[in-house]
Amino acid sequence: MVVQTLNKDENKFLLLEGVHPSAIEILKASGYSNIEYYKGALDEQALKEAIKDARFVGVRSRTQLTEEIINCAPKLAGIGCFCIGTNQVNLQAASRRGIPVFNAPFSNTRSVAELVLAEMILLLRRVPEANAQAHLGKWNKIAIGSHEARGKRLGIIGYGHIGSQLSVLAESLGMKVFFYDIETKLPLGNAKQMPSLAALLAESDVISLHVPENPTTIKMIGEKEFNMMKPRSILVNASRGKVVDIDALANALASKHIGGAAIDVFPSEPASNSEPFSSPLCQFDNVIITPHIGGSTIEAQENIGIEVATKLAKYSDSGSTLSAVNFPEVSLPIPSKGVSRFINIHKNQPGVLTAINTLFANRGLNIAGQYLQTSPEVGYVVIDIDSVDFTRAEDILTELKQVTGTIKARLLF
Ligand SMILES: NC(=O)c1ccc[n+]([C@@H]2O[C@H](COP(=O)([O-])OP(=O)(O)OC[C@H]3O[C@@H](n4cnc5c(N)ncnc54)[C@H](O)[C@@H]3O)[C@@H](O)[C@H]2O)c1
Ligand SMILES: O=C(O)[C@H](O)COP(=O)(O)O
Repeated sequence: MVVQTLNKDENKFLLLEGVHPSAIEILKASGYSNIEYYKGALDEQALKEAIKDARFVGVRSRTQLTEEIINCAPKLAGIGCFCIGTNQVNLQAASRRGIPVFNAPFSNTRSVAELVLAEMILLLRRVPEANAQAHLGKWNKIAIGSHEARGKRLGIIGYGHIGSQLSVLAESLGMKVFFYDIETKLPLGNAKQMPSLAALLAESDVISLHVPENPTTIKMIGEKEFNMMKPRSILVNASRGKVVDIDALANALASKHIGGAAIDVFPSEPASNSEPFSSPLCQFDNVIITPHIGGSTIEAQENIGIEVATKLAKYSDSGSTLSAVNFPEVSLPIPSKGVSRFINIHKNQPGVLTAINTLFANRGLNIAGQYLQTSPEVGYVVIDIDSVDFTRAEDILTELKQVTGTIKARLLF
């Protein structure tokens, strides 16, 4: 249903990094046609220029939405990460500016789990080396160092949406699954939660990382951790590049302590497909290197486009912040008719709600519905009043913006 909010054409959607066209379809079906679309990421200067009049921006994992960039966008009302990770966005800076950030927490998880499973089997069979040699005309038919997955011990670090799916898939191959997570998690199948990272590293033949990037995970696998792993063990990282110390991995591969690796993510990744890529890992035939394509399948990208565009359109239309990662969550229906809806985003400090309610009371306006949620720093309130004409609503909005503590206020319909 196309919602009749005000001035939809004023809402510019800036979509970067080739987000799936399903996102454009959803936005257009919701009545938003002011869409600026780029197949790649923009460099800093171009991004600052493009974002300055954007109401919404959609990115994937490459575009860094730093505080400086966010502050170049005075009209910015919402950010969509068309992926799982949100570490590329300064979430605190966005909250301070009253900007909710949405992502797609599930849509590409199966794609990552499948890729990781395939890579583990290929590495256990030493296929990357045999493949590299065959491409050079060398026929090396041997069984040395080649193993079945059945019966091997898989250690999963981070037992969330991806880690737990991998656990089920690996058990179906006959692998024994162990996992380490900072939270206590329900083990699926016969998987076993380990009490520490060290215990997991010492137990596993194959280790796969599925943690987010945060201060506790940066360089969580370095020289010390490689030394705790079994000789000839295999490491897979399709989480975030900064989680593994790449130089330490290169040393562990050079000394043959680590038997192989599959790495999809790097501490520093090219900003576009036209930029060159280099890594100390390129010298090893027993390393599968992929260009951050864990979630890059047609199925995942199409679903992500639909999911995140729907969240942005819903926020713009109704004020719903359900599943925002940095913001108080408010989910509310669009009333059939007869109301005008305002939103007010404010610093979470005493007196703001009283001031807002006084504003409406002083004008003799009946509040038909009010929805408030707060986080430690931000308060978010959606106010429905008995319908008023546009000029009056604009006057109210002007006053609402002047309430002490207000970060942002909008009239939705
Ligand atoms: N390569 C790709 O294309 C690709 C695609 C999707 C996701 N990812 C990355 O994979 C990550 C994991 O995705 P997910 O959907 O499984 O996330 P998730 O949030 O469902 O799971 C992450 C798990 O890691 C755990 N964790 C957090 N810090 C930890 C720590 N220090 N030690 C141990 N466990 C810790 C959490 O408790 C949680 O269970 C994402 O954050 C994203 O960065 C990469
Ligand atoms: O966080 C994610 O979902 C993955 O890293 C995928 O990112 P991408 O959309 O840039 O491929």
